[in-house]
Amino acid sequence: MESASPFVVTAAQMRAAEEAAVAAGSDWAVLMERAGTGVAEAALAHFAPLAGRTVLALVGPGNNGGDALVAARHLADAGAQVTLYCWRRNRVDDNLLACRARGIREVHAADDADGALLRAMLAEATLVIDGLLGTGARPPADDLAAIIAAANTARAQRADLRVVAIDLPSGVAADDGQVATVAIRADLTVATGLLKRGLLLWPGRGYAGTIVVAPIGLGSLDEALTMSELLTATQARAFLPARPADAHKGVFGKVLVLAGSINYPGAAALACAGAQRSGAGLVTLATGRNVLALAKVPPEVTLLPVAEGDWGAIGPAAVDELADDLPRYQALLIGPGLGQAEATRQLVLRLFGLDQVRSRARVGFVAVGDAIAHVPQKTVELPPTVIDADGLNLLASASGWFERLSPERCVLTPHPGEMRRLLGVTELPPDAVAVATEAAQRWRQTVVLKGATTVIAAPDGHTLIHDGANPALATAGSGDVLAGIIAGLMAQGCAPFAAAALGVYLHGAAGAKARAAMGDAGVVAGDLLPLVPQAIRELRAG
Ligand SMILES: NC(=O)C1=CN([C@@H]2O[C@H](COP(=O)(O)OP(=O)(O)OC[C@H]3O[C@@H](n4cnc5c(N)ncnc54)[C@H](O)[C@@H]3O)[C@@H](O)[C@H]2O)[C@@H](O)CC1
Ligand SMILES: [K+]
Repeated sequence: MESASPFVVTAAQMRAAEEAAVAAGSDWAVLMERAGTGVAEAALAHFAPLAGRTVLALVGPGNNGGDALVAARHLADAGAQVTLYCWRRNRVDDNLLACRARGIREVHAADDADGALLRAMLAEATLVIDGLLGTGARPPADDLAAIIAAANTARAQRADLRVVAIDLPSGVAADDGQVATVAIRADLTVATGLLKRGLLLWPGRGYAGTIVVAPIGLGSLDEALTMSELLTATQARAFLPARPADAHKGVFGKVLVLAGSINYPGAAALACAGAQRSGAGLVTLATGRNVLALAKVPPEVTLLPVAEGDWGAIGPAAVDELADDLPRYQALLIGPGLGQAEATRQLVLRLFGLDQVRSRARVGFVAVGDAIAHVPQKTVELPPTVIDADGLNLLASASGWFERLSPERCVLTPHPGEMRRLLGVTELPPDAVAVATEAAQRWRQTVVLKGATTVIAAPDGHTLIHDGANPALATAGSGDVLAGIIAGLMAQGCAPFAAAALGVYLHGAAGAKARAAMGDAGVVAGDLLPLVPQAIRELRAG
């Protein structure tokens, strides 16, 4: 989805944007006129011809209903047979008068107690305009819930009935995308002015259908309103590292992948291949000697066998073996397939200097939850680092882990389960944007909170939201490929946030290609690898 404005706001931020526009000379009525006009234009663009067709506008009590009245008037002017179905819309304003002046039929839900009229009108409609609730919505109940359910039933029964939601599908919470009771199922959602966060978060995203933004003339926005954006091709393109024709492989950086265990040799191989396919000059895998024999790494990957602690699990002595080599790499990836053996936990803690720390909340001499506070090891200088999968799970076992990471050097790529462990909570709040933003600011690292919608959050509070739900990507190893791509981009000189955002975009683009070629089911992570260079080429070409 490319949109007029990529900014994504909460309901409160939207109100602030509107108030700022009004303070700068705009008029509420003009904003609403533009919003309703944009809805009508989008409906015509997507579902033409509407002349002579029957359009049913569901009109609620607030400004969302006001937008619907404006859209209804424009669609009537375009030749559609429009009917208004008003729910608790008792005031008569200019927009309603303008509809009446055109002879647009007006039915009030109060006169349709059993909903029979509504069902009859839905049975005849070609298009439903949902202007019941917008950013001011509380969870619909009773007669309002029944109206929404009737519209959903009609849409489910008739493939030729299309539903256009204004701003948000009614019933979807504007800030976190939750659907507490029922919500309109839309084919198209026309966000007025700016995208609302709940449109992009699940389950709300699943109700919205195609999303477009109708510009309403908000003018220049305050910085607080521009901190959260949709990740678009335009933005991803700006993060692409240069690819000079006269470059040698050293220019594109070396990645060290510290990954794999006896049960997960493939994760290490996929991560290495992801880094290669993102354009890194050289990829090296450091893993246990017994794991190396099993990991089917691409032939171009160089190998560094390191000490195992338990059999098939990398142990803490590997840190000493790697310490002298680490400065030669431009990026480190730790985590894919590491497993959670105690020896590997000690490896992770030693790598990040956490085995030298005692918890501030300790009792006695040894911190609960921390590793053994043993003899100090020499401090290891780490290159910019991606921490993924079990690297995150093991890190989470040490309290205050984030205080030992060099600020703004790392990308952490948790899925929700890993995020819960890192935060030490049993449940995450539904607003993934808030969760990722607060974590990135607190930890002072870039965070990629993965999901059907992935959030990339920077330590300075900026977030990019990737609208990339794709069931083909829900497959083992997909995250290993992503972590490899991000590390490969960091080795090529991308800053952590840029590498994370570009990596998520390219991974999503490769996934979209795999889905287009093979379908929703049966794509395996390895299928993504050859598609990553194609995604880079297409992004670069624009
Ligand atoms: N203010 C403006 O000029 C603009 C507003 N816009 C539109 O205005 C919308 C926001 O307007 P509002 O703040 O009026 O909010 P809504 O249009 O979402 O409606 C809020 C009204 O519905 C009632 N309500 C909400 N949930 C209910 C429930 N479950 N049961 C019963 N009553 C319920 C509230 O009490 C309130 O009266 C946006 O989503 C957008 O569509 C846009 O047109 C841009 C310009
Ligand atoms: K709506």
